[in-house]
Amino acid sequence: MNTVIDAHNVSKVYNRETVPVYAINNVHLHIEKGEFAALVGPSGSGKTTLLNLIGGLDKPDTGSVFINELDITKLSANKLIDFRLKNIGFVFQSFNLIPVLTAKENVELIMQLQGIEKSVRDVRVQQLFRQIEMSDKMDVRPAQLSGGQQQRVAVARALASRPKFVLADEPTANLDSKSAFNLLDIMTKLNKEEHITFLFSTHDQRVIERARRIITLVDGRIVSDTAAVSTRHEKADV
Ligand SMILES: Nc1ncnc2c1ncn2[C@@H]1O[C@H](COP(=O)(O)OP(=O)(O)OP(=O)(O)O)[C@@H](O)[C@H]1O
Repeated sequence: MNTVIDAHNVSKVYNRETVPVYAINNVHLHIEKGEFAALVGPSGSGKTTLLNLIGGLDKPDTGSVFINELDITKLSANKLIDFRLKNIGFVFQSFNLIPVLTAKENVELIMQLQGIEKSVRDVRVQQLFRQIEMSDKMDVRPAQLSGGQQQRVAVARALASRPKFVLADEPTANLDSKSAFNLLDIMTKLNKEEHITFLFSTHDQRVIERARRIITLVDGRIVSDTAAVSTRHEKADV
């Protein structure tokens, strides 16, 4: 087993001084390399909070988050920024591309920040755009792309730094069915062929059907954690 994420006894309480909200309540979660796991649950159940804690965007009040055995809750703010940049890919509901940069520049930026040299960046960017099937759109700005295309660029950006895993918060929430399926096809392919580990939150039944593992949160607690039987995956495995 190769544990990538180990959230250990993690809790997050908001409004501790007034009316406390236990957004995450004593959660234990292990994610192994190569998983394609969905975090589901009603609105307000804590999905975004848990992803933010695992991604080091927020700190838990109690508990630890180990990424490849390193407890990221113990890192200083600067070290955490550097760690995130090198190890975790993020995909958000609202794409979050930088509007003045082209699609290629958006994907390349993270590699520039990492000091990766241009020739290496160029090869990686070409490869990523082939994988998201958008080699013809590299020089286009986000405003000229559809929502689905923007989200595919966001996936390429998340993968640019070869992260240990990708966290995606409601990645299909703003997409029509066709774009959502297309995005899922690409994510599934990246998972199967490149062994990219994905943990994504969703309300979207289309996404849940593609997951291999479904983790259900209710009121900040994991109430079920099951291996899914996905026909699409079975077919893709043949
Ligand atoms: N910054 C905050 N301050 C106070 N309470 C918060 C804050 N962020 C989240 N909460 C509360 O924590 C709980 C969990 O919220 P969270 O956004 O993680 O849920 P979610 O499952 O992602 O919801 P949704 O599916 O609607 O996005 C909710 O009760 C929410 O109101």
